Amino acid sequence: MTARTRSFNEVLLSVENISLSFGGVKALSDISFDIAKGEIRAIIGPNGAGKSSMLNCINGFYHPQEGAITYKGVRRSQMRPHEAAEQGIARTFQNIALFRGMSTLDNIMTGRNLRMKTGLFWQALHVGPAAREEIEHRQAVEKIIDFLEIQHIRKVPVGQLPYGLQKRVELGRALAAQPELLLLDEPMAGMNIEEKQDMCRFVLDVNDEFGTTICLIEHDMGVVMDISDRVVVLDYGKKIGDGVPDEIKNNQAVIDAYLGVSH
Ligand SMILES: Nc1ncnc2c1ncn2[C@@H]1O[C@H](COP(=O)(O)OP(=O)(O)OP(=O)(O)O)[C@@H](O)[C@H]1O
Repeated sequence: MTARTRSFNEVLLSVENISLSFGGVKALSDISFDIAKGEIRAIIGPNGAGKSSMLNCINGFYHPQEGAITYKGVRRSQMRPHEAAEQGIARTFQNIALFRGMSTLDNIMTGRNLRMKTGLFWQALHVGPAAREEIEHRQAVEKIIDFLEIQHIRKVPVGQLPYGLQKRVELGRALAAQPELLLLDEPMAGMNIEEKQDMCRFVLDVNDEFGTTICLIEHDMGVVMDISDRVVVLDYGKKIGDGVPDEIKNNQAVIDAYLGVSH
């Protein structure tokens, strides 16, 4: 695979001068960057650089003390996770967060919750509008299952699945919400080469086929350079690089941070 050179002209989300501290620990210092509609944007950096904190600010888990985020033209200093979800931001987690005793199908179905319109009363009765709605949601979920090539495990409790497949189910659950912006926290962590190749293909296909904008944190530099349109680099909570993969590969501050030179 070669680095992608695509151009984008609409900003979907911009982060402006975000700072976030936990007590005396400054996790993010004055970070600004944007995510263009339709692109695959990577956030990289050594351990503890602030990458997960950044994703947590974007989807409202953390509220930065300074700065603002503009999403689809609306500027806000903070937002709650369910509001972010309602507005089309979905995410996966570094440590898989699935219901281990539930099947693949049911886990992905939970991703549809946001889109369910009928109340709990009707849902519990499984009749009327709820029954019709459930059929619609099932169809959407079945499409995702086909897309991710996980038909063979649709009934298997996810706790029994190998790690790589659990990650794929988690991606499926996030896709079930039909997000506009998908945040992936280390989607290939702990995977073998073959599983990584599969996951790369699915990330690229989600972007191509659904037009989903993707922002991912990833440690595997080969993967990052292959699939990302642009990369932002954090180190000790500061932004030290931002550009297309070729620029990042040749950025001396980035090279130093990874080699541990500057610290
Ligand atoms: N909830 C929290 N409470 C206190 N400190 C936190 C919290 N979350 C993150 N931190 C601190 O903020 C800094 C950045 O952490 P963060 O997890 O965002 O980095 P990261 O780049 O995602 O690291 P890794 O690659 O190891 O996952 C670290 O010093 C971390 O200890």
